[in-house]
Amino acid sequence: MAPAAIAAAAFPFRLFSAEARRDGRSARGKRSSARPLKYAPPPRPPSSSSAGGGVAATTFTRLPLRDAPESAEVTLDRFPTAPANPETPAPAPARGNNGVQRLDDEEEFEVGLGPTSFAQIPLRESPDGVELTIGQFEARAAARKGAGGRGFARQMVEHLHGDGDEEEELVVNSRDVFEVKKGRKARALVPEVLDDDDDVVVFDPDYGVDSDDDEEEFDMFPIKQSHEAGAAPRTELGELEYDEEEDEVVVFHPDYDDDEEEDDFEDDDYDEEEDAEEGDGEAKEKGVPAVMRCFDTAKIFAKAGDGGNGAVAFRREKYVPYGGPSGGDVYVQVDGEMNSLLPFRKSVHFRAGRGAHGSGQQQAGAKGEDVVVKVPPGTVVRSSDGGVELLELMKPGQRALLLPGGRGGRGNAAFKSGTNKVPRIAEKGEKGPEMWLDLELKLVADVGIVGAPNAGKSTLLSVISAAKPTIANYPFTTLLPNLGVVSLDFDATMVVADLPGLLEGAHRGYGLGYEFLRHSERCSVLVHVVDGSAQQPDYEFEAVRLELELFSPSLVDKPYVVVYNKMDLPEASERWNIFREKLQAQGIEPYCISAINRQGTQDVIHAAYKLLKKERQRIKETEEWSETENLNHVSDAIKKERRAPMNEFEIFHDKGTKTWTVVGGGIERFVQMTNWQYSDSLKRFQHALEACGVNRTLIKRGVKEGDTVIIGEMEMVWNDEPKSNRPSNTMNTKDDAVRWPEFG
Ligand SMILES: Nc1nc2c(ncn2[C@@H]2O[C@H](COP(=O)(O)OP(=O)(O)OP(=O)(O)O)[C@@H](O)[C@H]2O)c(=O)[nH]1
Ligand SMILES: [Mg+2]
Repeated sequence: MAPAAIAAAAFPFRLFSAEARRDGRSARGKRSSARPLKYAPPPRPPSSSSAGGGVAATTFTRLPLRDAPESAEVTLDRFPTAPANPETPAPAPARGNNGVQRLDDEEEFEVGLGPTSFAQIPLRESPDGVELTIGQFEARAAARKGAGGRGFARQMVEHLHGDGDEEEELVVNSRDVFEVKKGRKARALVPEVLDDDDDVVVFDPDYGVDSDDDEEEFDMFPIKQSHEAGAAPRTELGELEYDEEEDEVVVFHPDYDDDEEEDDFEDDDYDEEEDAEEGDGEAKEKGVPAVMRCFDTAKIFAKAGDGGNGAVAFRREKYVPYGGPSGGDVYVQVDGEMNSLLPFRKSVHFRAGRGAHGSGQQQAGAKGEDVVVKVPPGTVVRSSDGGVELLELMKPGQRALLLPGGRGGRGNAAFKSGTNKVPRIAEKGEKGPEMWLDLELKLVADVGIVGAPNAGKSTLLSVISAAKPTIANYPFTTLLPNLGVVSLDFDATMVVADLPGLLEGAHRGYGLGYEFLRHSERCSVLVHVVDGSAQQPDYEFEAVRLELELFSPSLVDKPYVVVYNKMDLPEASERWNIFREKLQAQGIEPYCISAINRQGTQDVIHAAYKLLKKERQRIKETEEWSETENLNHVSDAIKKERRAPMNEFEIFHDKGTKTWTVVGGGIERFVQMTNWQYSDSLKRFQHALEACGVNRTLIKRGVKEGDTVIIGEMEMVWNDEPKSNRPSNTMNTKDDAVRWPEFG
């Protein structure tokens, strides 16, 4: 229903641009702390002569939807084209230039982006022509070895919202899309250590930038996008100023590997390999492999699915509730196979599906699809907004319901009353909560290298991984644990920690051992290095074992490998047999190595990995039947907040703009779920404002004719109509009872 028609009803408010607010504002307007909505930048003329470089047409896209009939056919328009590239022969023919492409259900289409790239848009779901979810959209540069161009664009195209005849817009969700305010410089947050192969990670500039936060080593740089001759557009640090109001900038990974799939990232050793491949010595110099260097923290966005809208049924079918189902939930789950936050570099947004809308034909649509964010053991989850610690997830298999999906809106059947048998009212689905999250991986090495000081622990780590810890011929060289990623095979990796040397009495706090012991409690397997050149290697071995036991019996219960080191030294090799026999007598089969000469180290790695695999399996099995604690407190708190009574609100008055803002969880939720399409909604809204005291409070506080009143996404103009013109609520409330939403 048009806003004008609504406004005509007797009501103290003139509804003011409800439609505009609903569409525009909800997406772009008031940015609450957890609302980093991202849209594609506004359309630009398709660049037919993009030789000039600058912000190229290839760097953004906007896809207004022309029509979405029931057949789920979508027309996409205004695909920008890639710059003409005279130097490099196009590997594929141009596939359309600002072309209109059609997309049929279940089909993948290639939409023209120009000679060097294409987009794949698999259509996922098109329930009733009202909302469409379109799958991943990837624009890729065809691989051109030697030309310096790698894949350059990668975006997720997701929910397509629209209510019937309104103009629909495709929401392009890319983690690299962010907004800039008019006249403001685009800002990007990039890690301080910016290697050539680092991705430029761009966050929403409006969101949660806490410049005082010393812990996050981020610096802010402006962003410039440019072309290199003959190469795909690259993101570079520079300056870029947008003029349009709330423009957005899309920044692509400069170095995106176009063979990788967004959600299918398993090669944990990715960076290290790449470093090696490209001969990037820098990562090694920093002492920690790239995997650990950059990716022990991550920032992600999670949104639970919106509830489906309820529908109004006019026909006299029997008992069709027409309520919408609820939106999908967001879970966080510990995946024992993961050992870094690296995958979140490629995958930042986690959105649960929205509930299908109720409709005349289908009784109850499908609940929105849940989404599970998989994190490695040892992940601490904080809200980016305020840094509150929400979860500490240590054990594989742990699963927390983080964001509950929005409740489905009720259909008109739910509003039937004695006087109104076929009410023209239905609720909209409740919006799913959303938030940005900071993830931090606490040190959880799979394997801990333990041993007496100077035994050669750091040396061992340095030869089995890319880590370059300090090595020196004196005790307590290592002050903090060093981490290295050891890869045995393409899909077999483990994180190994070289821990500070352990001294007799460590369990009582001597030396540096205590800190290390705390860390080693989280390791699954221990590698115990014994200095073969020590006076009495077997005594040293026993002493260290004792320290472990005194600190925590769980440490000696961990599977371990004993490694006799420095076999290249004569005094060590001479005593090897004695040592070996002593241990064999205890049922232990030690390994001998010369770490410095890299002899025997592979056997140690394989032995440790074998134990690790067994241990992972064991943990997995025990997790399956062990009781899991309640980790759903975040979701519980959200649910509780949603149940806030409608009469708990505050009103803020801005004299300058003559604006009254009503703030309250219950009333805002009510507004959000009100579907203005239906005529009875207005009446119900009116009742609500009367009954919960908003009108009364406004009058008491002196609201004037023409003042603006804002509740949630709704903006209205106060209209001082004489009371008699309005239906008398006071008389009617009892029999024509207001039906409050059943929260929770
Ligand atoms: N000859 C010989 N020397 C070794 C070998 N492995 C390590 N070393 C030497 O032993 C000394 C100590 O090595 P590190 O790796 O620093 O020993 P660590 O166990 O990490 O020592 P802390 O960190 O102090 O506990 C260094 O001088 C190494 O060069 C080996 O296989 N043979
Ligand atoms: Mg050391």
